[in-house]
Amino acid sequence: MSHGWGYGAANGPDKWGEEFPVANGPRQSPINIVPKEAQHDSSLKALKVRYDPSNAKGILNNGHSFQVDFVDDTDSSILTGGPVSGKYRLKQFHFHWGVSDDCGSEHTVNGVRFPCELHLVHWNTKYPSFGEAVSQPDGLAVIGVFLKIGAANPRLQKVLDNLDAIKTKGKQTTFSNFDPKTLLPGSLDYWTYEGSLTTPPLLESVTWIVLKEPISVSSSQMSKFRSLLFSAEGEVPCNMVNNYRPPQLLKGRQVRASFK
Ligand SMILES: O=C1NC(=O)[C@@H](c2ccccc2)S1
Ligand SMILES: [Zn+2]
Repeated sequence: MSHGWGYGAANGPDKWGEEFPVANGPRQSPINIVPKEAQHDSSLKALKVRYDPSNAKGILNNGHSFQVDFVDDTDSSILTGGPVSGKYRLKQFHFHWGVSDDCGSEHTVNGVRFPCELHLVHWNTKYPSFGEAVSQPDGLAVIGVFLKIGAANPRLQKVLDNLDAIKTKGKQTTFSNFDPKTLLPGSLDYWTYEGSLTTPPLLESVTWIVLKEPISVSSSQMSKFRSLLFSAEGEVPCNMVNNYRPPQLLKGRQVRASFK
């Protein structure tokens, strides 16, 4: 059985550097965002996202999180503007969460952790595919959205209603006609910095775009996330919780704000 990376004591974030030495590189993610130290950059453009709901194709338990995959063979679901130049195609979105409501996000703000963080993963169309882009310094752009405990989120619920069908690692089901724009907050104000994938292979290829405004999630909805399993059918069940990497050293990087 392959050792494989995960989030446990034996294979978790503190161990990833053994197989992926870039874990100690100069532009690792996530980070703690300190708003007072983030410089407003008036040259930053407004974020522009246009998603085609018909591009949604499936939902998968990948053994580390669950992801909603999108058809990415055309420019119909793209991110432009913001800190990036060119067009970045939406590949998938997924989440990271905790075992309780006091932890779970990967980025933190003034050391505050949110119970969950949504990642919308996009790749630069100057490269032929996601697989090519993922190893390039300007290959990916990930929009991070914090989830904060409050009212139940009906738009998120449309995703959570599908989790019973993908309880165990490797399970997937069709998931169509969904617009991820419905998961974004009213304001698209953001912090941005140059970083990395937050899971192995931890490649330093991500322009991070972390939205300042969280979206709401209820405690009950958080329990739905925690009903998933890291383990496959027939294996000893292991609850899918705490699938987040803690903040990494800034190492001199600048975090810019699109807002005053
Ligand atoms: O933002 C990120 N979250 C993750 O789980 C990482 C990842 C790794 C591979 C593909 C997509 C995303 S990068
Ligand atoms: Zn992620």
